[in-house]
Parts: sequence; C-alpha cells; structure tokens
Amino acid sequence: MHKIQFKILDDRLGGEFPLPNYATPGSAGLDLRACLDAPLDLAPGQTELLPTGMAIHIGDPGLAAVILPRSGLGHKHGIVLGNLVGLIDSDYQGQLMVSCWNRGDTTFRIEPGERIAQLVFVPVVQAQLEQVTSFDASERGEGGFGHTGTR
Ligand SMILES: O=c1ccn([C@H]2C[C@H](O)[C@@H](COP(=O)(O)OP(=O)(O)OP(=O)(O)O)O2)c(=O)[nH]1
Ligand SMILES: [Mg+2]
Repeated sequence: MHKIQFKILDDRLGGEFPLPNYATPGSAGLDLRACLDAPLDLAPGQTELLPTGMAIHIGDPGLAAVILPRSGLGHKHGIVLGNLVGLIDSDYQGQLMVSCWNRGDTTFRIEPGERIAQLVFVPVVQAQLEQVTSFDASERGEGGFGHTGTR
C-alpha cells in the first residue's frame, strides 16, 4: 500500500463527513465528497467546480491520480465530470476539485458531504521524446480510426 500525504482543508471532513476510504478490500477508488455549505441544484447542462475539502501531495513523478465519475451517478442521473476525467499531477498541492456536469435532462440536487466522484492512483511513465525522421515499419503503420473494421 502506497502512503500518500493529505491535508484536511474543511473541518467537516473526518467529522460529519467521513474521510475517503476504500469501500471494500478490492476497491480501486476513494470516494470524494462535495464540501458544500448548502445543497446545490445542478440544472441540466450546468457545470460547477466543487471543493472536496482536501489536498494530496503525491510527490512521486511515477504516480498520478485520476478523478473519475461514480458509475451510479453517471448512469442513473447524468452526473459526470465537466473535464470527463480529472488528472492530478504528482506535484499538485492544492485542493482537489471536482468539475460536476449534469449531462442529463433533469435537475440533480447535490447534498453537502455527498460522494460525487472517485480518486484512483495510477502509475505514470514519463518519456523523453527522441526525434527521428522515420520509424521502423509496424504492421499497423499509419492506419487508425476504424482502420481494422468493426467485426
Ligand atoms: O479534475 C481536476 C483536474 C485537475 N485538478 C488539479 C490537479 C492538477 O494537477 C491541476 C492541473 O490540472 P491539469 O493539468 O489537468 O489542468 P490545466 O488546465 O493543464 O492546468 P495547469 O496549467 O495548472 O496544468 O489541477 C483538480 O483538482 N481536479
Ligand atoms: Mg496541465
């Protein structure tokens, strides 16, 4: 288990709002909570940047974190992320923010402390780009975007 430093920026976190934790031993994501002062009604098409009340410092360039939608909110209520996926750099020390987008057709109420998205830590490879003028041939070559067909 990796150790990642975090700071509580909203006193309700760890009090009335539980700290992020893995819901089951096999869970990949830590749920992030909307640290709102009052319920927020997100109208169809509306996007709001919500604070999570916490900051992390990953500190290792070989790791990053991604913020992903919760499948229940996304599928049943159309509550996904305005940036589709949030990428948290290993040197970011600010508050984790969640861009919440209501892509559905009904208003959705987000309650203070509600679990709105999930945080997944992922390995990262930083690459040094090496400029060339031609590549060794590959089977695919420049084919893409459906090149291999649909069946
Ligand atoms: O959903 C998100 C996405 C990003 N971030 C924070 C952490 C991340 O390290 C930083 C920058 O994100 P990104 O590089 O994706 O945004 P940018 O538009 O390229 O901003 P910057 O110029 O600061 O890199 O913002 C969040 O808190 N939530
Ligand atoms: Mg960036």
